[in-house]
Amino acid sequence: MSSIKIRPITAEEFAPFGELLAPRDQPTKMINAGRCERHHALATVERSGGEAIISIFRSEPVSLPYDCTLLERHPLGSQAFFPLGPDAWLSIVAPDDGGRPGTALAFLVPAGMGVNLRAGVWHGVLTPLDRAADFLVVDREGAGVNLEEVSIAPVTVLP
Ligand SMILES: NC(=O)N[C@@H](O)C(=O)O
Ligand code: NI
Repeated sequence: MSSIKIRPITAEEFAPFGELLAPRDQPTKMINAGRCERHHALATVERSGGEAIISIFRSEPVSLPYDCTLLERHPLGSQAFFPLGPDAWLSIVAPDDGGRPGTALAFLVPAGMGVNLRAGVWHGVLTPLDRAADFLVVDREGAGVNLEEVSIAPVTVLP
């Protein structure tokens, strides 16, 4: 059984898999008579046909060490997760290696930050840490098979 250590997420390290969803250092523009910062277009919703939909995932947590045995991807659309609560959470992704996941990476996503997984990116299913949590999820619904799951040899995610 292999293991990986959780690491703090950075835009650079996450760039091959998607974008971070958090206010930038500076707003794109001020709106609403100057009362509101617009941090514009942090990511785009990718979809091959179908519709972009908005859902809430109310998920049970996992705890570290966590054995990841399943990865999945959505070839027809991106999938964005934004935590609605106050906790940091775990995002597991992996590069593609000839149609199967390569070596997984585990990121600690701080409270108040989401991620947008680009279409076709291998990832673990939603993993709040230690406490159940609600997430706003933006992804794609429509014709076609948009969920590919693979079982992997257990990868233990360590603190
Ligand atoms: N299957 C589903 O709706 N959720 C997963 O895609 C996930 O990434 O959690
Ligand atoms: Ni998914």
